Parts: sequence; C-alpha cells; structure tokens
Amino acid sequence: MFRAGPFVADHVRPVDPEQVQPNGLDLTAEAIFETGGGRIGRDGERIGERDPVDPDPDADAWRLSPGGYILRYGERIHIPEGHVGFVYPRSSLMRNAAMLHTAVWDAGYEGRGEGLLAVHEGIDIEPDARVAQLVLAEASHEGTYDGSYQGENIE
Ligand SMILES: O=c1ccn([C@H]2C[C@H](O)[C@@H](COP(=O)(O)OP(=O)(O)OP(=O)(O)O)O2)c(=O)[nH]1
Repeated sequence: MFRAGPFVADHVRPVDPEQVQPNGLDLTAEAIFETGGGRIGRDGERIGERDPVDPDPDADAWRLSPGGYILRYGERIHIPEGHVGFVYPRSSLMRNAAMLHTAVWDAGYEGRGEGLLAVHEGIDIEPDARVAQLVLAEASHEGTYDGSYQGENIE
C-alpha cells in the first residue's frame, strides 16, 4: 500500500504545507550539476566530476539547454523501515519535455538525494521550485540501506 502525503511529510525536512500532496510529497531543486567521466565497474563505481550550473540572475532561473544534468533535491529524506521510496517527476516538468529519471530509495536511507534531469527542449527552472514527488510504499526488506550514499549532502 502506498502511504498518504502527510505520512511522507513526516519523514522529510524541511517541508512547506504546499508540498504535501494527496499521495506524496513534492521535492524541490536545490542544485543542478553537469557531470561526466564516471565509471560503473564490476567491483565498484566512480562518480564523475561535478560542475555546478549557476542560475541566471536576470532570469532568476537555471536556463537549461537540452542535455542530461544531475539535480539535487532540497529536502533531507528518510525512508522509514517497512517502506520503499519512489520519486516521480512533477507532471508540469514532463509536460515541458523534461524528465527526472530515478532509482529505488531503500529502507533506512537518509540524505539529500539526486536524480537525472533529462532536458529535451530547453527549460527554465527556478531554484527551490518543486520538480518531483516522493511516494512511500509499504514493503518488506532484509536489512536496511548502509551503502556509500548513506547520509549524503547532510551538513
Ligand atoms: O533516484 C534516486 C534513487 C535513490 N537515491 C538514493 C536512495 C538510495 O537508497 C541510495 C542508493 O541507491 P542504490 O542502492 O540504487 O545505489 P547503488 O548505486 O546501488 O549504491 P549502493 O552500492 O550504495 O547501494 O541513493 C537517490 O538519491 N536517487
């Protein structure tokens, strides 16, 4: 069973009331990076160097041309035990021919995670704008997340 938005909100900080949705919680864009040069190996992986994209001060927005970017969410997310998380793009993002590609959010994970922002036609995104939605589904699991991204981007 997927949990309601207010339950998801209890596991995310900070949260503004307008982020709480019927079935999940909207996530905001905190930073956007260009990247490249990573490697996925049989026994490990290397994440490519990050180059932050600066917002255009005149437009008060990241002015993104077509390409792939890493987007970091502004919220600290904790996936509670007994659950698994999924992130979807806001449909407004998708309707502007941009997409967030995401992976599985494991029980026990805590951090400010990231997604792959694919821009197909060019788009302006304002810093701290809502771009995605986190949903939590009840799930059985063996153990909890203890990988290299545990606690990422938390001061
Ligand atoms: O779109 C996503 C999906 C997941 N995560 C976070 C939560 C998840 O628990 C963690 C690790 O994800 P995953 O297990 O898929 O990563 P991995 O590459 O297999 O790393 P590890 O070896 O640490 O499991 O990254 C994100 O930031 N973005």
